[in-house]
Amino acid sequence: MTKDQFIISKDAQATAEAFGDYLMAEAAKKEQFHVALSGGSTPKILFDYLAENYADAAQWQKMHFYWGDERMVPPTDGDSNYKMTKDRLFDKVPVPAENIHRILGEEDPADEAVRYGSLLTQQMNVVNGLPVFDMVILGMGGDGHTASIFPHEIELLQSSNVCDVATHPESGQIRVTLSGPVINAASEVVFLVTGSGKQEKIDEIYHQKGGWESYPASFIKPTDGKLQWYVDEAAVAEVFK
Ligand SMILES: O=C1O[C@H](COP(=O)(O)O)[C@@H](O)[C@H](O)[C@H]1O
Repeated sequence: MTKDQFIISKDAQATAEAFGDYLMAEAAKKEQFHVALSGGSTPKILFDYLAENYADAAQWQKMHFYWGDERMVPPTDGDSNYKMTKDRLFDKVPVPAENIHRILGEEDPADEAVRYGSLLTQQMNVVNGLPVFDMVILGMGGDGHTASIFPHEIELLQSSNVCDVATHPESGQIRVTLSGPVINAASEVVFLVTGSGKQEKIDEIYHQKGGWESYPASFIKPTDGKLQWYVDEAAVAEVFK
């Protein structure tokens, strides 16, 4: 990772705005744009920004939305990444319903991981057996997890599946996640990470020190694609000193 892969904004709001403008500009360049969304805190601000500032954008017609991970709960549950996106974005912008490809959180996790994996390979270009997203948006948890690849299941970074079943280490909540190889096959991966709570982990990952090798986020490096980290000043306060 190099410093020029970091786009640093003043705070979480400015980070979401900078990334939102970039996302919509990238989508405008393509005939179809397949993007995987994340859950977590920063995307909430992003979705509010897009709903307020891009409600009439032509890009919604050609954007196809997927998720990097989902909690295995019904789509009406407060924990559902899909529900958060629907409430904040899809209910407010003209995305065709057929362009929204959610992970069915109400289904059996193992069956759903297989079904979603095949859906992805039908929906987009496949290279070396892996679907190629135009962009995967990721968060990073305070423990260094990304999507739902947690430190205790770091082997999912090398999974031979497109999607896997994962378990949250504290709550035991079952998730379905993209596997590491699929994330790294994307044309572009963007981390959206804000707040001082993430500073220590970013510092360790960037300088390859401390526990960096146990953090799944350390190993997200697109094979043939671009990697960017959209962060705020608090998240990188000590990193480049
Ligand atoms: O559980 C999850 O957490 C991560 C990070 O979320 P954040 O609130 O710390 O930004 C997120 O990327 C993932 O999609 C979500 O399911």
